[in-house]
Amino acid sequence: MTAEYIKSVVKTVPDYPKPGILFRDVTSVLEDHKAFSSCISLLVEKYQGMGFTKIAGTEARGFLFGAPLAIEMGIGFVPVRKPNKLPREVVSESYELEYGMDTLEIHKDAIEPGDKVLLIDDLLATGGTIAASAKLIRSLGGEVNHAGFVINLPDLGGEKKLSTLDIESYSICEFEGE
Ligand SMILES: O=P(O)(O)OC[C@H]1O[C@H](OP(=O)(O)OP(=O)(O)O)[C@H](O)[C@@H]1O
Ligand SMILES: Nc1ncnc2[nH]cnc12
Repeated sequence: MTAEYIKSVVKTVPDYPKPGILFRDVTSVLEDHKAFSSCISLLVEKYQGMGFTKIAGTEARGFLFGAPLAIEMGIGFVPVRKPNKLPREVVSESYELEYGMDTLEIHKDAIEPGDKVLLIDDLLATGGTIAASAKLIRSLGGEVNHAGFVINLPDLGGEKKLSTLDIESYSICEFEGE
């Protein structure tokens, strides 16, 4: 019921940001306290007790779910940001999106070798964002084997791409064949 309710709250915007894209707008979930807090509770239920030492969330929408989850789970939050936003020394990785190319960066000293990092984002599409984030964290010696999302778009193949990288995905809801 909760996951169904969360899915019912997501608004769909056709042809944004480009013609042909069906944009699943998670801001409608943030606007609804019951839906937003249920997302965090479901993610806590899924991931509590698995030994994670940090949560990493990807700019921008990954911050909105990753940061409150980190507080609930009692661990630190590491932002993975778009280029030239982080002030300390960074590592960078470019990647492809459903609707373009982008680059992500993480502070070099934000991950310690042996950190067990949970990746969080609002939505899984092609998996490019999470694959790039995982590559950055792994290059710093962190372990990444799990990624959690509010929404999965299975037609775009993200879950399969991530499983080839040894990353298990969990999503609260899916939009398939729509
Ligand atoms: O699985 P993928 O194909 O990589 O796509 C998913 C990513 O795309 C969206 O972010 P976007 O890059 O649009 O940035 P934003 O959160 O700053 O709007 C979304 O929030 C995910 O991070
Ligand atoms: N269809 C989509 N809706 C919302 N965010 C996205 N990120 C990548 N594809 C998306």
